[in-house]
Amino acid sequence: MDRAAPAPAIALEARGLVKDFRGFRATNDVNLQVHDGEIHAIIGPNGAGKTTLFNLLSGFLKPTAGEVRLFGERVDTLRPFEIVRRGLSRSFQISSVFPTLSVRENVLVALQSPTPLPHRFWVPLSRLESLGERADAILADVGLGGMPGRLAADLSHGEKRQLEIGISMTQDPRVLLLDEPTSGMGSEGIARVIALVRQVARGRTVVLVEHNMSVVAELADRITVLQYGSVLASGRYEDVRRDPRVIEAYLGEDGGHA
Ligand SMILES: Nc1ncnc2c1ncn2[C@@H]1O[C@H](COP(=O)(O)OP(=O)(O)OP(=O)(O)O)[C@@H](O)[C@H]1O
Repeated sequence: MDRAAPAPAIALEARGLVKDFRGFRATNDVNLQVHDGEIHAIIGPNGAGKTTLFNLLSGFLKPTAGEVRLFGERVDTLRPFEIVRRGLSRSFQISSVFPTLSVRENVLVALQSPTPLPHRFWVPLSRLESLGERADAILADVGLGGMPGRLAADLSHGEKRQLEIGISMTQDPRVLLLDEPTSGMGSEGIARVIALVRQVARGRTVVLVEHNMSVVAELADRITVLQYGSVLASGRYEDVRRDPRVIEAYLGEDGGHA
């Protein structure tokens, strides 16, 4: 098979993206190309604009200028749920899990919803059972297959993150945005999330914001480094980590274990 492609297909793209908050420029002319099928990490010091960029990419914020394209189609003019329908789903730093429902019910509720957000869930759970097979497959994928009846409130921090990723997966997204999937985890939880991200990345594109450089080193095909709202560098992880500007601005802080 001839694998030499002239140019990679672009799954998600930002063009000249700007976001101002009352005169403060949090996103400054960001150009970003996420290749179809890759794991792309967005890194940068605190306050660099990573979450703002995620919010712009997923439609939770409207840009002051510039545009966002999903598989070539402009989406910054759409509402978040419309972007979800076009194939982009995201997880949140703040939990989107219903604590009083079981693990499986959380997935069932998300499966019958047009978005992974906690809207419109007053459907009798009995009616949701038709979606049970899909729910079970998703739970198995995210490593929660052994605890479908467990109350979400009783999950560990790491298990909650697994469930959140499972909830994002209910939309079967072509592009999955994960906001700091390892935050607040110990080394065991981090190892589980790394395996999980690899699992969910099969056949789809993943963009993650991540502070832990070991996780970035393990997972990312390409990375984009933000600083003061601007792109400092972007490219293959191996190249960007050697960029002196990046080492000075960010990676150097981490003791160079990237
Ligand atoms: N709604 C808002 N109003 C005003 N300023 C904001 C708003 N949201 C973000 N900012 C500012 O924009 C800048 C970028 O914030 P953002 O949360 O995107 O950075 P970050 O890289 O995600 O940081 P962290 O790593 O700490 O999560 C910060 O200076 C922040 O204070």
